[in-house]
Amino acid sequence: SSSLEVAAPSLAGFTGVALLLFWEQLWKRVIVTGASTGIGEQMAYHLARMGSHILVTARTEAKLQKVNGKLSTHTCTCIPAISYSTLMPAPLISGGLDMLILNHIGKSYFSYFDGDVGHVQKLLQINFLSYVAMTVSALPMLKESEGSIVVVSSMAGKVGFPLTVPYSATKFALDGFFSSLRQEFSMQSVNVSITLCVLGFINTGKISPKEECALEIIKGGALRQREVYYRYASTKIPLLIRDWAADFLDYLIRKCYNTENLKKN
Ligand SMILES: NC(=O)C1=CN([C@@H]2O[C@H](COP(=O)(O)OP(=O)(O)OC[C@H]3O[C@@H](n4cnc5c(N)ncnc54)[C@H](OP(=O)(O)O)[C@@H]3O)[C@@H](O)[C@H]2O)C=CC1
Ligand SMILES: C[C@H](CCC(=O)NCCS(=O)(=O)O)[C@H]1CC[C@H]2[C@@H]3C(=O)C[C@@H]4C[C@H](O)CC[C@]4(C)[C@H]3CC[C@]12C
Repeated sequence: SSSLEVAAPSLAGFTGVALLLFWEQLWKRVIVTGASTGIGEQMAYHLARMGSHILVTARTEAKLQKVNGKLSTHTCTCIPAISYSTLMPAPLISGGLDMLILNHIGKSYFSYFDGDVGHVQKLLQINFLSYVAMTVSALPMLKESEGSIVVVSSMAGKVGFPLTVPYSATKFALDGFFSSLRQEFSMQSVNVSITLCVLGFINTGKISPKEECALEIIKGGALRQREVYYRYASTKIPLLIRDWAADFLDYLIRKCYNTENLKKN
C-alpha cells in the first residue's frame, strides 16, 4: 500500500536491511498498543513490512481501521475500543507471542501541576498499571517463546522536566517496575528481555521523525537491548550529566525549555 511504500526509505540503512532479513527468518508475532497514531502506528507499518503477525490496539475504531487498511496485505488483527482507563479487562492475548510493545498513553496537560490527584490516578492507570497487567497476561507466552517486552518511555521518565508532572510520574514508575523485573528475570533464569525506550521530543520534521524512531524501538527490542536512547546524543548526554551534576542539568532544562514550541504539538 502507499503508506508502506512511503515508509520504505527509513529501512534503507544497513542495520535496517539486516534486521529485516533476520526478522523474516523468525516470523514474529507482535502486539503493539496505542498503534492508531504516532510512533505506534509507524511501528505497525515497519513490522508489517518485516512480515510479522501483528495485533494492534487503541480506543478509536475508525483510526485503527485506517491503519488496518494500509496493512491489508499483511496479517494484522485490530482490537479497537480497548481503553486502559479502567482496570485491565480479560487478557486480549491467546495463542503464541514473541514481542509485546507497550506504547499507548492517555491524554494529559502541558502546564504547571494543578493539584488534581484524580488525574494523576487515572494517568497512572492508563500509562503504568495497564502495562503491568498486559505484562502479567502475556508472560506465560513470552516465557514459552523466550520473547521480549518493549516499554516505550521518555526523557521525562528519567529526568524532571517542568510542566509534565503527572505524565513524568507514570514514566518514572515504568522504569522502576521494569528495571526491577529485569533483575528478577535474570535471577530466575527467565529468558524474556525487557527493553526500556528513552525518547526525546519526537517531531514531525526531519530532526527526530517518528518513522525513524519507530524503527529504532523495534531494533532495540529485537536485539534484546536493555535500553534504547532516541536520539542517542540528545538523550544519553543529559543523563550522563544528571548523575554527576543534577542541579546543573535542571538549570539547563529550565533555560532551554521552549514551551511555546512544545505546546503546538
Ligand atoms: N511524541 C513524543 O514527542 C514523545 C513520545 N514518547 C512516548 O512514545 C509513545 C507514543 O507516543 P505518541 O506516538 O506521541 O502517542 P500518540 O498520542 O500519537 O498515540 C497514543 C496512542 O494511545 C492510544 N490511547 C490513548 N488513550 C488511550 C487509552 N485510554 N486506552 C488505550 N489507548 C489509548 C491512542 O489511540 P486512541 O486515542 O484511539 O485510543 C493512540 O493510538 C508514548 O509512550 C509516549 O510517552 C516519549 C517521548 C516523546
Ligand atoms: C523537551 C524534552 C526533550 C529534550 C530533547 O531530547 N531535546 C533534543 C531533541 S533532538 O533529538 O531533536 O535534538 C521532551 C522529552 C519528552 C517530551 C515530552 C513527552 O515525552 C511526551 C509529550 C509529547 C507531546 O507531543 C508534547 C508534550 C510532551 C509531554 C513532551 C514534552 C517535551 C519532552 C519533555
